[in-house]
Amino acid sequence: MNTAAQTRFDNLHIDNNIILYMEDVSVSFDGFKAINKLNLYIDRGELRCIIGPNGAGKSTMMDIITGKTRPDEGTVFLGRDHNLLQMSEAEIARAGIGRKFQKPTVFESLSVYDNLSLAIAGSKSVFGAYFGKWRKLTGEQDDFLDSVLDTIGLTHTRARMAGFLSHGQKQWLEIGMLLMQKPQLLLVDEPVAGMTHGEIERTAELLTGLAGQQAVVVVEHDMEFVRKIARQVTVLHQGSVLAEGTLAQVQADRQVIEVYLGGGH
Ligand SMILES: Nc1ncnc2c1ncn2[C@@H]1O[C@H](COP(=O)(O)OP(=O)(O)OP(=O)(O)O)[C@@H](O)[C@H]1O
Repeated sequence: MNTAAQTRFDNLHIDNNIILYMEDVSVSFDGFKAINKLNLYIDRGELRCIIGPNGAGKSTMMDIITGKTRPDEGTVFLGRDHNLLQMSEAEIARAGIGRKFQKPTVFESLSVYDNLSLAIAGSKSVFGAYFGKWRKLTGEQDDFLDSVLDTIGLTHTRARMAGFLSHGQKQWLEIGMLLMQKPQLLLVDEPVAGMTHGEIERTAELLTGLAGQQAVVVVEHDMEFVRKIARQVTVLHQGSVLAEGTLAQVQADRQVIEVYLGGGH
């Protein structure tokens, strides 16, 4: 870090309880401000739902947190120590941010167990996996893998090829793969799209159960699902926070009703 940047960040007061700190973050694409002076603070272990109409900037915000998109200005920290704007995508993932995209991306021709064991930091070589040469897990890692299997409810599918899992089970497996890396912050994009009613219920239990151990940020359009899991809700609109609070509070907010909930979404 250069001296000027150091001086600037020395003045930052990030509460020890905050795991994600975003302040005055803006990014433009061809002159269009997709994110506009965004402030977002996520506490350690909290579950936060992010809602907002199409084009509000939700995906762009996730892209900034994970280092895929660099903002034009602003400050983004993981805890007090990791200045995410100075880190690569890989460094950010290693520092403890896991991102689950909408579509599951598990290795279909590998077993559930192998998918999880590959996800342990350092053993991630698909080539090695296909040729049976990946590093054997230690007893401790194996125990941890079993606890993750239990958390995601897939213990009974341990030896099954991932390609034979249901859509919901693949989504849970991918969440399990992120958990293997012991993240501090999990970003989850539209987790229940395409799920059955039963899978949606199970996903609600899974995500609410995960919060506490790590912070979980869920971007979701499905308001029924948000209602099931919501504690704190942030409404994004035109790249900024429009409202924040419990679901009841944001739903009663006049501006939210005008721009979002009243707009047929
Ligand atoms: N790489 C890019 N180049 C140009 N414009 C972009 C780019 N990425 C996003 N945008 C624009 O920025 C705005 C915010 O997009 P973003 O995808 O973040 O919204 P969103 O809230 O995730 O929407 P949705 O709910 O539809 O996924 C949109 O107007 C989008 O067209």
